[in-house]
Amino acid sequence: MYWVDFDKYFCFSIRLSLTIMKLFSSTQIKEIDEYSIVHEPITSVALMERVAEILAHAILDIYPHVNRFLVFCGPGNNGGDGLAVARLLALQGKCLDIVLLYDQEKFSTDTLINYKRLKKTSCVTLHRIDKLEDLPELGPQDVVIDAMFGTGLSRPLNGWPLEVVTYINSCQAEVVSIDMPSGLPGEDCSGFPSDGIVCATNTLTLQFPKLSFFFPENEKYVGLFQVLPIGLHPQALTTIPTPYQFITASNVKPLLPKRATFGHKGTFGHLLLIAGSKGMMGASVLSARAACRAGVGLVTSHVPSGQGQIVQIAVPEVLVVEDMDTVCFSSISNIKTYSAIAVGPGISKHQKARVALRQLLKEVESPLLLDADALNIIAEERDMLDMLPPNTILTPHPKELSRLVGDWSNSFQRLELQQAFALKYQVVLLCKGAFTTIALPNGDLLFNSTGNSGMATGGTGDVLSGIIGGLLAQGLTSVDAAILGVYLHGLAGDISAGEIGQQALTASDLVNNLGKAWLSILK
Ligand SMILES: NC(=O)C1=CN([C@@H]2O[C@H](COP(=O)(O)OP(=O)(O)OC[C@H]3O[C@@H](n4cnc5c(N)ncnc54)[C@H](OP(=O)(O)O)[C@@H]3O)[C@@H](O)[C@H]2O)[C@@H](O)CC1
Ligand SMILES: [K+]
Repeated sequence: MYWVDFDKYFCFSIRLSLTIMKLFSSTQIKEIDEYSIVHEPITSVALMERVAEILAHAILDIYPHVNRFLVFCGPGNNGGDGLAVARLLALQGKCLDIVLLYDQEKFSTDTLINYKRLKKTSCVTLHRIDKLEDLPELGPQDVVIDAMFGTGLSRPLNGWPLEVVTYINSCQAEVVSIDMPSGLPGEDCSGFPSDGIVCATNTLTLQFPKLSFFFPENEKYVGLFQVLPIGLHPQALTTIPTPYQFITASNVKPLLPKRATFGHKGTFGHLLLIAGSKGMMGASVLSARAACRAGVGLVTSHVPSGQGQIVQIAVPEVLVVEDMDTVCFSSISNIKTYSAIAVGPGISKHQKARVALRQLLKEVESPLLLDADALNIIAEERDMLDMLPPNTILTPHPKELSRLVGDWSNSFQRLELQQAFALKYQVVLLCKGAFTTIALPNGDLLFNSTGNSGMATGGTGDVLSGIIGGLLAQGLTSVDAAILGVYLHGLAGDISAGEIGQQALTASDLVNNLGKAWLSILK
């Protein structure tokens, strides 16, 4: 999936008041819409016109050479947007066929106004159709504009709209959905059958992404999505509460740790990294290399006896302490000297590692991050969950997460499980992947905006542990370290993909591009 940076489109006055991009439910969006109309003030039909201008501009940007558009319009304001966009595209000399799924008696007020405006426009053919045989021809060069249903969808589609969706999905033409693919709910998608949702090539969504866009199972419907700011009232956006946020550049900039001019390696924190076991020393090397590029003063790698040379040669910047055991992490020593501890990558689930982890949880006083095998161990020895210090950061991928929180049948349910776990144990719980989700101890859920599928390769998780550990060691709170760490990690991935492509991307590329990621945020 894909999204276009929000800040790029924002007019100055609105950007000032919106450092955080909140994600709202369909009901809240209606509330924000109504608030904006009253307090801007603006009439609802003028707001629709503003929206249509923004949409038409975006459509022409994506499809500058397409001559014919087929617009499918529903009865509500999503259909109204479609009618207004059709008029504006026709005024640009495009050829428009509009399919009305319903009689005008069913139209919302603003949809009816736009219907009447459209009737006076040339180069436009209106079709009121209720069977597939009557649909105008659709060639592979034409583009479908899906304006049937948006945030007002109240139930799964059936009957005539369902037939239309099936038809659109069976065609070769590209589809651009307005606000949302028709048939897709904004949040919980359970009970909405997969054949009743438009599969869009592009979704042009208004003001903020909808929660359901972040669910992997919906990628086939949403396609590439762009967020188009439409100037909804900043007051409504800041005051209406929601647990969901999208992390963008403007969120992370204020989190950057200050670097004191007179600082030295002792003042930028000391991270203890417990990673690697015999045969798994790559995890130790990668996380150590990443930590060194996260701004931390000192990194100590705890490795099995006899394995220290590997780390010392690969990462000369790192201090090494060797365990007594030759295979895995088996004991802790002097943990109070460190400003943060990250434990888990490649440590194995060996009995000795379990004992040592338990001991660590008993004694630890510094901020803590658990990853990989450390998570697998606590998922199996569940009494250790109650030993987790508040604000510990847990960084599982989906499989590791399911071992901790249980299985889910859809991504909305996964979010609920993740949120409940973070609240119960007062921890920061990630779910790594596209749009990595961060559940906070207060129940908030944040979605990351950086990263790409080139990062789905071995070792990138170890790199993330090193980055977040390094930030924790510098004194960032767990919440801030998790947000900034995930964002930087994804940004380094995007920079790497820009340089060498997604296919060739390795975990080491992320480390090598961390410097550019820092600079890009600092700009
Ligand atoms: N965000 C903003 O500020 C702005 C948003 N704008 C736009 O407004 C859109 C939201 O408009 P909206 O509220 O009118 O809802 P919309 O999606 O058009 O559908 C409602 C209609 O569909 C019907 N219906 C529902 N489910 C159905 C089903 N399964 N099968 C059949 N029918 C079904 C429902 O009927 P009912 O549920 O009452 O039976 C009602 O008639 C939004 O997505 C964006 O495009 C901009 O114009 C301005 C600024
Ligand atoms: K739509």
